[in-house]
Amino acid sequence: MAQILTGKPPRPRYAQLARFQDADGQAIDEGLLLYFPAPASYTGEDVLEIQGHGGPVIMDMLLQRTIALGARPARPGEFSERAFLNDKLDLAQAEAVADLIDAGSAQAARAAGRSLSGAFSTAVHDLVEQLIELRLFVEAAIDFPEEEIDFLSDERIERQLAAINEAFDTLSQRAEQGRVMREGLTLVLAGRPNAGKSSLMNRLAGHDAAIVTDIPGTTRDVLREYVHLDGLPLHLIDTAGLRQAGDAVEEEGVRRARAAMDGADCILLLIDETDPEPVDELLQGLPAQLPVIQVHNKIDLSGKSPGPRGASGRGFAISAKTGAGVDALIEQLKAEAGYRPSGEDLFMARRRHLDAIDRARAHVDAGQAELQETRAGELLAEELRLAQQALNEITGEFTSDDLLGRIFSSFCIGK
Ligand SMILES: Nc1nc2c(c(=O)[nH]1)N(C=O)[C@@H](CNc1ccc(C(=O)N[C@@H](CCC(=O)O)C(=O)O)cc1)CN2
Ligand SMILES: Nc1nc2c(ncn2[C@@H]2O[C@H](COP(=O)(O)OP(=O)(O)OP(=O)(O)O)[C@@H](O)[C@H]2O)c(=O)[nH]1
Ligand SMILES: [Mg+2]
Repeated sequence: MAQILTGKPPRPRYAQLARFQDADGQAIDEGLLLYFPAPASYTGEDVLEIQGHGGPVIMDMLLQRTIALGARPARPGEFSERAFLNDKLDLAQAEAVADLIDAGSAQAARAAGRSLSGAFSTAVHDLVEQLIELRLFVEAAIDFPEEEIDFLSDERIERQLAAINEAFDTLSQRAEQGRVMREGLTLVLAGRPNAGKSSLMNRLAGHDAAIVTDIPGTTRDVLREYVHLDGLPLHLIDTAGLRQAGDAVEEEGVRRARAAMDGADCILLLIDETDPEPVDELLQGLPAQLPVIQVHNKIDLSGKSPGPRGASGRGFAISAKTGAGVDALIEQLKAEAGYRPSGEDLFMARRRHLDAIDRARAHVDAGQAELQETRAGELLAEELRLAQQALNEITGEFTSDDLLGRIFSSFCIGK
C-alpha cells in the first residue's frame, strides 16, 4: 500500500513542499510538511505536521488517510496535556493556551499570552520561594531548641511574613482582574415594566436586540446579549418587567427574570424617573446577596443631570434614549469589577487559581496566629508547608488525575 508521503524524508524544523497521496497513489493535495523530532517540539514528542490547502473536503481526505494509516484524532486539549506531562508547559500555562484560543478581545489575548509565556507562573513561584525561605528559617530554629525563643522572636520572621502578605495581596488582585477579564460580568437588567430595560440593553449592545415599545410588559422572554467593553466581556440579560403579572405568559416571564438574577454578578435596577411609585418594594424583592445599582432612567424627561446619584454611591442617572450618562455608568461598572484594561501586568487567571491563592493565604494567616499565641515554630512551619502546597496546585506540581481530566477536556479543540 502506498504511504501518504512521497519524496525525501523531511528535514527537521524546515517547511518542506510535499505531495500527499491516497492508498492507490492518487494525489490528495500538495502541501507543506513540518517535522519536529523529539524533544524539541510543542509536546516534547516526535511531531509531523501535514499542512494542506484547507477546505473541509481536502482536510477530511487527508485526515481519513492518516487515520487509515493508524493515526487518531486528538482528544480535546490532548496536545497541551502531552506538553504538560512532558514538562514543556506547567498547568497554568496549559490553561492559558485554551484561554488564548478562546480570547474574545485583543486585551484578553494579550493577557493569555502573558500567562502562556509564564508571567503568572513566575509570580506564583516567587511567592512559593518566599514561603520556602521562611519555612527553612523557622525549621532551623526548631532544630536548635535552646535558641528557639530568640530565633522566633527575631523580627526577621515578622518582616518576612509582612512581605509575604503583601505578595499575596498583589497576586490575588492581578489574578482577580484576569478572572474578570476571562469570565466577564453578568448583568441583569431588572425593573418595573416600561422603566427602559430593553432600551438600555439595546444601547449597550449597540443594536436593536430587544423590542422597545411604550406598552408596559413588552419584554416577556429573557434576552441575552454578549458585548465587549474595552475588552471586558459583558453578558447582558434583559428581563420582563417586574409586576403582578396580567397573564400566564407574563407570569412565566417574571419567573424567568427572577431565575436569571441567580447567576448574575450585579443587577442594574432600572427606575423610571417619571414614575412616582417608591422603589423600596422593588428592592426588597431582589436577591439579597447581589449588588444592585439603581439606574434612574429618562433624565431627558425629568431634566436632572446624568451621573452618580444618591449617598450610597450605588445610584446612577441616565437616559437610555439619548445616551446621556451611559458611558459614565459603564466606567463605574468597570471600576467596581476592578477592571483596568490598560494594565500591562494583567494575566489570565481562573477561579481555580484564585481559590488556591485564598487557601494558601488562609494557611499563612493561621500560621502567623499560631506563632503569636504559642511562640513555637512547629505549627507555623506546617502551615507554611500547606500554603506552599496549595500554591503549587496552580502550576500543577500537585494535581489529581481528576483535575487534569477536567482541565484538558474543557478545551474546545484537540490543541
Ligand atoms: N504550524 C504550527 N504553528 C503553531 C504551532 C504548531 O504547533 N504548529 N503552535 C502550537 O501551539 C504554536 C507555536 N508553539 C510552539 C511551541 C513550541 C514549539 C517547539 O518546537 N518547541 C521546542 C523548540 C523551541 C525552540 O525553537 O528552541 C521546544 O520547546 O523544545 C513549536 C511550536 C502556534 N503556531
Ligand atoms: N424619554 C425617554 N423615554 C425612554 C427612555 N428609555 C426608554 N424610554 C421609553 O420608554 C418606553 C419603554 O421602554 P422599554 O425599553 O421597552 O422598557 P422596558 O423596561 O424594557 O419595558 P418592559 O419590557 O415592558 O418591561 C419606550 O417607549 C421607550 O422609548 C429614556 O431614557 N427617555
Ligand atoms: Mg423590555
